[in-house]
Amino acid sequence: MWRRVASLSPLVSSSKSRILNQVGCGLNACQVFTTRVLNPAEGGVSDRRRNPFVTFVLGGPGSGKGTQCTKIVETFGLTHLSAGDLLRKEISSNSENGSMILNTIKEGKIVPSEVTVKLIKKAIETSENDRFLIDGFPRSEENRIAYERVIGAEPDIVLFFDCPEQEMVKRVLNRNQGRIDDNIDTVKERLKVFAELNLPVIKHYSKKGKLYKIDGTGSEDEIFERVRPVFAALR
Ligand SMILES: Nc1ncnc2c1ncn2[C@@H]1O[C@H](COP(=O)(O)OP(=O)(O)O)[C@@H](O)[C@H]1O
Ligand SMILES: O=c1ccn([C@@H]2O[C@H](COP(=O)(O)OP(=O)(O)O)[C@@H](O)[C@H]2O)c(=O)[nH]1
Ligand SMILES: [Mg+2]
Repeated sequence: MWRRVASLSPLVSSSKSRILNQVGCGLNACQVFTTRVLNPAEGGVSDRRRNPFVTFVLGGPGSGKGTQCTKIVETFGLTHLSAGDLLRKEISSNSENGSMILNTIKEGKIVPSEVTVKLIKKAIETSENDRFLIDGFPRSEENRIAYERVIGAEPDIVLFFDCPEQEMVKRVLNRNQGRIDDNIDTVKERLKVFAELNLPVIKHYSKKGKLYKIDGTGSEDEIFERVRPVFAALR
């Protein structure tokens, strides 16, 4: 099991994006995070996985969450759970929520918490690993509260890839993965939703001392060198 209390040196270089100014989360020299408290009334995850080490990976559309998660998995061996991928699998498996999820993604809105939290819980419970990157979730305070209630725990740490909007739009429009939401209209809506609903989650975890804000500009490798010390300090 990884350590849950760590003292880390400055990890993050700042960028001058609008988002950084809105969030106003300080780049503290030392981040301390605390042991999570399980909520027995809600049951949490099943016994075998009662106390997983969880990192939330947040950032706007195209900020590089998925790309950096792949690198973290390769180097540190966490299991990558992309909330977007879990939802897209629901669409392709023709589940009862498939068409609702498809329409929500097309519109750049947020799928109801109960649907997403259920998928994440199941993925944690069926994994052999006890360390997870939860990528692209929670996207709203409502998501966050539902997760913490159902799982019965807060995340251990939260990464936030801070990237200027113009760069995020460029990356999304060049993503080339055939995604229904990678178009200019949806990305504009997603940026609005990110600012209105996801930034409050980032602020919340900043106040709790759990946030690592990473400059999301530069090459993939340069960004990963900013991420590496976060996990290296936990081993
Ligand atoms: N540092 C980077 N510089 C340029 N392009 C990048 C960088 N990181 C990721 N990309 C590309 O940008 C697109 C969006 O990246 P992705 O990891 O899917 O972001 P997110 O999961 O945050 O939406 C992908 O096509 C990816 O290959
Ligand atoms: O917890 C989540 C994660 C994703 N989505 C939906 O799935 C889309 C794509 O999410 P993903 O994380 O795959 O996109 P990315 O930020 O990586 O471009 C989002 O715009 C939302 O419509 C959602 O509703 N809840
Ligand atoms: Mg992604």
